[in-house]
Amino acid sequence: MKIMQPITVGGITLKNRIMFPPLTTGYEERDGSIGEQSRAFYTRLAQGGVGYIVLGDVAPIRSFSPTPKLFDDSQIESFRLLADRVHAYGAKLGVQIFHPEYDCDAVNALFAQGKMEEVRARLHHDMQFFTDEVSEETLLSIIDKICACAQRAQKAGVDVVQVHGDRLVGCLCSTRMNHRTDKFGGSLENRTRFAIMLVRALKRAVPEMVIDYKFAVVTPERGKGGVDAADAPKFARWLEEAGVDMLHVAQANHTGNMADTIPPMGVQPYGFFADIAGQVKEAVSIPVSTVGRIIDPAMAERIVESEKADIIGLGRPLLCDPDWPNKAQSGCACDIRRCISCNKGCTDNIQNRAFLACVLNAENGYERTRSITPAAEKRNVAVVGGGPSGLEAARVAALRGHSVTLFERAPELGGQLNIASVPPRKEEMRRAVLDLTHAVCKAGVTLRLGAEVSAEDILDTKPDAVIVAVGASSFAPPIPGKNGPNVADAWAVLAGEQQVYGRVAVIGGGMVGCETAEYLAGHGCKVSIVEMMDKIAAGESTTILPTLMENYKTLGVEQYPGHTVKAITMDTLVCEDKEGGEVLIPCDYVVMAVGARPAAFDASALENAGIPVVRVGDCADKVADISNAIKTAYDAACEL
Ligand SMILES: Cc1cc2nc3c(=O)[nH]c(=O)nc-3n(C[C@H](O)[C@H](O)[C@H](O)COP(=O)(O)O)c2cc1C
Ligand code: SF4
Repeated sequence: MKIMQPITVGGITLKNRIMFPPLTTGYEERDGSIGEQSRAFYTRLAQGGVGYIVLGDVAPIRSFSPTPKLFDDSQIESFRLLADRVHAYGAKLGVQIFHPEYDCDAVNALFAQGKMEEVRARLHHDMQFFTDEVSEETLLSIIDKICACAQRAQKAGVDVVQVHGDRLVGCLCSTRMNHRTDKFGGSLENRTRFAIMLVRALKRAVPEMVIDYKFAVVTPERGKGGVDAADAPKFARWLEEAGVDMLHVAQANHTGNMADTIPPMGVQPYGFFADIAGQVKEAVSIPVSTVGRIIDPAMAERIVESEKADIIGLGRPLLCDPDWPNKAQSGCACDIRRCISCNKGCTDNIQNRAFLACVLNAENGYERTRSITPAAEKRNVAVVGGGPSGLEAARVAALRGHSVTLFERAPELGGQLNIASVPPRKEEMRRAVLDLTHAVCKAGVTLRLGAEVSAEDILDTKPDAVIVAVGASSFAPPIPGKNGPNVADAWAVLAGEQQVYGRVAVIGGGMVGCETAEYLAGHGCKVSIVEMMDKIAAGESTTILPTLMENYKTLGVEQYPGHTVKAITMDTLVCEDKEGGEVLIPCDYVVMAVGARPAAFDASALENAGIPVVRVGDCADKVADISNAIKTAYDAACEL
């Protein structure tokens, strides 16, 4: 495959064309240095065969951002340890150096004086105006700091310095963010002046290092912090002339909507930036990488084959499966656990100040403590339930060498994932079902589908241990009228077991309710959604929420947050608003989406026989999410 062939960039050779693009991970230490969690993560990536790894958002200054920092010589050693680790697997290491859009020195001075109100005000002001207000003197000092940071990276043995062409550099390049009238504003030449000055300065400061440039492009539809698509080829040529060795072509951000750069499933097509990368590539002779929703090796290969890019960036796909490159190399692409672009365990975690932990890969973020090792004693293991939790438990137990039988009462595997893949934009969830199913088959799990089993039935199979993963079932609170023929259940509606029409009131503004409302509205129903709490879709990813709300608007979904349902009649949902006023919502059907409870499985026959039984996923303590389903299953199987 072409993607597995080496490529020379500047003075170095990448062993293949797979790149881990810059991603803020949340793994670094509080002072920004690289600790064990970071090292374990990047080492695992390198073990998986990636050719080039970029450390995202490395700050050359003491900043407020929770990102890696390399502003002091004392931090060099931690980066050196990392470089040594990834080099041991033949991968090259880059640091993406960025400067935030605020005056770090001014903010730090206020912070040191304990003036927190002023710190907040300054940050708020600068995010809007720093690009326009930053003085030339400060810009020159920022170049010096970035160059000093690059020199520290070089001392640490880092191979590549990537200029972050979004953030401050991109804002200066941008027609949308830069309103200056001096030599850094106005024409394309003026707006890109700082970027070119920075590249030239880096070339002088670290002449032996390879210079990569995150080439952030603003499209008519999306992004702010970068160069306009129409100017991209010209600017790319200027960067090449200034000494840049490679370009990392990506969607510009800076709109406050992370979905621009990190689109969730169904919001942007696969490989959505490949064509723009191709246009840039035509303008230059240096290697070009691209990134964004490139899921599997066939797609990556197609992009390289068609000369739209030389190198393929895989961000979320490598979180989901760090062995992606090795599997592609060994002709086992079908074994790759493919990212579903849900953004839950990565982007949402970073937004919530947590660290990256892919919902489908229990080891991601926990590389030091989680790994699948052979079991000391091979045992017969029964797994009850073929949803994500049961599948993961069966997969891990079988990979450890146990003899595993999985029982599922439905004729197909996947459990709730099959329902979750029905609402608009969610069909990509099917990949998780397909990949888990493939994984258990490949691991040699015996499947017993299509028959409900009791503890006694399982006892007859003489198991040494049983993992119960029977999931959850939806429930309806005691609302008068809930048993009427006009009341349906959201899960049953999404599963196609119940049909509704006309005016539909959905009770419950959590994720299931919101998605069911969107699904029904898309199928021609006139939908209202009622939620007791103040916010509809409170748990939804900020990368998905704007699309959901836009669709509600287009489809005319009416929202009733802060409304408590009092009764259901044959043609009305009776609610009470916050002030105690009665609100009547006319409807032909009511769909319940108020929550789920752990499903029951009576394991007493097994327990009485002294067989260890462990419950995982939704049926354990409380109903949670897919991340919990996968992680609890993985851990239980590792403890057998
Ligand atoms: C959690 C997360 C953090 C990110 N942090 C950065 C960053 O620090 N710098 C950057 O330039 N891009 C960042 N990105 C964008 C990625 O580099 C990449 O462009 C994006 O994830 C799309 O690629 P993918 O579909 O392969 O994940 C981040 C993406 C994710 C998911
Ligand atoms: S959490 Fe979702 S989007 Fe993020 S890497 Fe995992 S599967 Fe992909």
